[in-house]
Amino acid sequence: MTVGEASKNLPWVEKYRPSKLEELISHDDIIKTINQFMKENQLPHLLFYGPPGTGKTSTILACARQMYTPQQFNSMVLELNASDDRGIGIVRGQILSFASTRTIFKAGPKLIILDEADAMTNDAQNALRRIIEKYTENVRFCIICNYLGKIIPALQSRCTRFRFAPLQQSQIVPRLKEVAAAENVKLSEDGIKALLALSGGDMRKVLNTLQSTWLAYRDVTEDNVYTCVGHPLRSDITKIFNWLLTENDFAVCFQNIQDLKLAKGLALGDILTEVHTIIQRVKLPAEVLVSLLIKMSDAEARLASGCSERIELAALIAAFQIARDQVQIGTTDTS
Ligand SMILES: Nc1ncnc2c1ncn2[C@@H]1O[C@H](COP(=O)(O)OP(=O)(O)OP(=O)(O)O)[C@@H](O)[C@H]1O
Repeated sequence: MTVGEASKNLPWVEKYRPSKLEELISHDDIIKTINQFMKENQLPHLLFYGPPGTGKTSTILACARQMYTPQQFNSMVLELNASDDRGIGIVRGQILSFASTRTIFKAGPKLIILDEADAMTNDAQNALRRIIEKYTENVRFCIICNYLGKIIPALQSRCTRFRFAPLQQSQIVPRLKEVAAAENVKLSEDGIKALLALSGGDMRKVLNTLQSTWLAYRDVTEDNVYTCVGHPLRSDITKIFNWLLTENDFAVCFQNIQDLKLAKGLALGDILTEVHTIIQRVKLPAEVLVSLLIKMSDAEARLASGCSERIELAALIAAFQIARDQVQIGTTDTS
């Protein structure tokens, strides 16, 4: 990773964006295959899909840098992303005119990168399939999206598909430590664990959370990471869980959790996710656990569709009270 003076003030996700294929920390098979395509001058149209922050854009930009010199880059590569118009107009205008003109600077095809292509309208995608076929000699397309299902089958069949899976912890940790060392960040082991737990394999999220925590607190520890993103601390979840399991008075339990939520700015969705993780550690009869989990997932679905947090919190407490009526659960050490 080479980091120049000009990139000093960049967000770390951009400052440490891999500029060469070798710098990517994951998806070795995909990178090997694409390298082979480029070596043999046989690059097909590409379709990269998978969750955010897994290196799709970085991979194609690194390929482009490998194929073209910095002087050629602007005339040979057209990159369109979500901030550009996604309708049929851009396909008939900018894309068609870029694809249909040849450049005198370099032999070989140009490259059109359509980032976040799942935001393109169906009409635009339909218009694109003709252009892809007609100008294949002139141009290669790289279509990038999160949801493959939003790309029409006709486009899918014209491209070679690669799925970018979420990054594994063993891939993230060395890069995370490298960035932390380069930026002189004090990063504790539990801080690393918290970053990994929050990221879900999204390297962008890891680096963004690292930088925000560092800016806010300097020391990147578990508590600082969770507090920075407003995620419940382990100690908060233990408290909430114990209230749910042992507080007999519904109103007191509701008030305790509500006060903690307000004091720490916690979201009920995050509380549900964490309670869901630790509930697995409590020994409960299968039918009680199943009915509790179903009620929790119903509450989560209602929250996602915009229902009131207060009412869903009451529903969560009610679900636990019913479960406790069915069986005596008792307090648990969840640390
Ligand atoms: N495989 C990887 N190797 C190294 N860094 C990575 C990798 N994947 C992601 N990153 C880091 O995360 C940032 C975002 O990656 P990138 O833009 O390539 O993700 P993406 O898969 O295209 O995401 P989205 O679907 O949201 O556009 C990069 O700037 C880089 O710092």
